[in-house]
Amino acid sequence: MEKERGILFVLSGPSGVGKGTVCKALREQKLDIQYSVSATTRQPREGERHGVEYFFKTKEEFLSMIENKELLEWAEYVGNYYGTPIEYVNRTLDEGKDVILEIEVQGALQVKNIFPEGVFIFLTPPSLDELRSRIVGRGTETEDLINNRMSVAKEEIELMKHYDYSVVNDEIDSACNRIKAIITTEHCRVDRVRPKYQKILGDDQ
Ligand SMILES: Nc1nc2c(ncn2[C@@H]2O[C@H](COP(=O)(O)OP(=O)(O)O)[C@@H](O)[C@H]2O)c(=O)[nH]1
Ligand SMILES: Nc1ncnc2c1ncn2[C@@H]1O[C@H](COP(=O)(O)OP(=O)(O)O)[C@@H](O)[C@H]1O
Repeated sequence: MEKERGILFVLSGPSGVGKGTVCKALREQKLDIQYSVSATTRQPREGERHGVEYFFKTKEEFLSMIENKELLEWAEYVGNYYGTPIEYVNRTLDEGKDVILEIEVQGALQVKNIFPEGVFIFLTPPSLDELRSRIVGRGTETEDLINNRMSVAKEEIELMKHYDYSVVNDEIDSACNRIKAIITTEHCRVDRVRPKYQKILGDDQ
């Protein structure tokens, strides 16, 4: 059987819901999936390394990536730019490997226009109070930024309707298990599997 293109999974949801934490936990489970590293103009946090958590760029460098069409999508989020380098995503999918993007909601909707066949997963907080306490608990934001992120979060939750799946991040292991179940389910869908068999059986089947 010929190698099929990989599946693009997009994990999105409001800031502080636990996208980074859940993605890291999935990574530790060594699943057969590749993680895209985004470009950003935000300052590195303590312990973050260039090329691992993000490609850290100046505003000028980021704008020239946009200009040169090097980004699949990009968004300005709470004062900084974030974007997905397109070359890595296309090359990896072409190699037949699945890719997961962990991005905010505006970017996810742009990806949906370009890759409607992608799988869009919305991570939700158990409640808005819990979301706020996770952002506060992380200790990376000032009070003003926390309020800003909370108001953005409410608008973002409205956009859940554009997604294929909703996963509540009540507990990290349970959220990971739900995401793994989605990945398995998507690989079993007849519309994804059938073209492989069609090639063997011929067009008249
Ligand atoms: N659109 C878009 N959003 C991204 C990208 N990379 C990261 N983000 C999102 O940008 C937001 C801010 O990320 P970050 O500054 O690392 O903060 P944190 O995720 O809240 O810890 C989060 O919602 C990320 O998921 C990207 O390439 N494109
Ligand atoms: N299931 C969970 N239960 C409790 N705390 C969580 C859970 N998932 C994430 N957190 C905590 O919430 C905070 C925000 O998580 P993070 O992964 O940075 O969110 P995001 O990437 O969506 O902005 C972190 O302090 C993280 O440890």
